[in-house]
Amino acid sequence: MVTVRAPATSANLGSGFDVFGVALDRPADIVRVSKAEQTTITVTGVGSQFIPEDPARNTVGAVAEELDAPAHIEINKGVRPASGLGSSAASAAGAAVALNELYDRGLSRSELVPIAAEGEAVVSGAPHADNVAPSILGGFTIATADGVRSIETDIPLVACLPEIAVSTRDARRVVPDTASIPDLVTTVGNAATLTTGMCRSDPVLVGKGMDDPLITPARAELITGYDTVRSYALETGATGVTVSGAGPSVIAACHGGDRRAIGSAMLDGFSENGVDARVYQVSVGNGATIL
Ligand SMILES: Nc1ncnc2c1ncn2[C@@H]1O[C@H](COP(=O)(O)OP(=O)(O)OP(=O)(O)O)[C@@H](O)[C@H]1O
Ligand SMILES: N[C@@H](CCO)C(=O)O
Repeated sequence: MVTVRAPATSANLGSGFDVFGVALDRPADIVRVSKAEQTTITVTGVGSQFIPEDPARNTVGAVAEELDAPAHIEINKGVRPASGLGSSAASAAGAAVALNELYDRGLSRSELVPIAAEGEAVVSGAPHADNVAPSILGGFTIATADGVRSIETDIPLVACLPEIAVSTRDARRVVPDTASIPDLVTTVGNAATLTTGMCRSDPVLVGKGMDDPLITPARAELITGYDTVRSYALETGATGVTVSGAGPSVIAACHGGDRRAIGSAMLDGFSENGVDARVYQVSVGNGATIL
């Protein structure tokens, strides 16, 4: 039996759609695997009633298939599904690391990323790696077609999760089909600024680099209260605010001492729009850990 803790993540960070991600130090899924003739899945924890146990419809089923590693897989959800905090990816990442160990497959962490990404295809229709990469490797990650780079960094963050659900599948439908050259120029500049900020552990550069004229505006419309939450967080000292992953969570970068006030301001912003929410004051964390 192998047990793995796989962390929540925040993908995109505004300017890095389908490319950037960060591991959060909490919450996390716990994935426990034991060898079996056929893959079976049980799910407990936050939002487990919304998660299928059929291996063909759960991200971990696809991972077991990819690794040719049938197992009984117990998932204890700490990351709420349809949260924008990489819930489906945390399970997939945990299963990839756990099954690699259980079956002694000998794959490196980087080699496990595309395998876990196949799990994501089960729920969103496309095998994007921007959540599974940080959940497996930790830190800030850049996932592109030719591989993954990860950078250790120290950026204080606040993630605010409202009591509304936005599925990645739905949020991908509102992504525009085309982009103008001026918007592309802005996005490339912001992505480079954000990456520099991550390399220097500089929350001001990271926050500036979160702006995105292309995709976030369309997705923000799916999140009741987004504009209020964003402006309250910025007024309270956030260096940048954007949609976390496909939403509905909203993520803010900041200086360490401002996390509590920003979290409280974000809760107020949702509350004024009639939406309950919870807040996570977090840091960029490590990747999946074998317990
Ligand atoms: N092991 C799993 N954990 C969580 N959700 C799962 C799992 N397997 C399948 N799902 C399904 O995936 C959907 C949630 O994934 P989705 O990508 O929409 O949200 P998320 O992972 O929280 O968000 P994001 O990727 O934007 O951070 C739900 O419909 C859920 O039933
Ligand atoms: N990059 C993905 C992350 C969510 O799974 C998206 O924004 O659709």
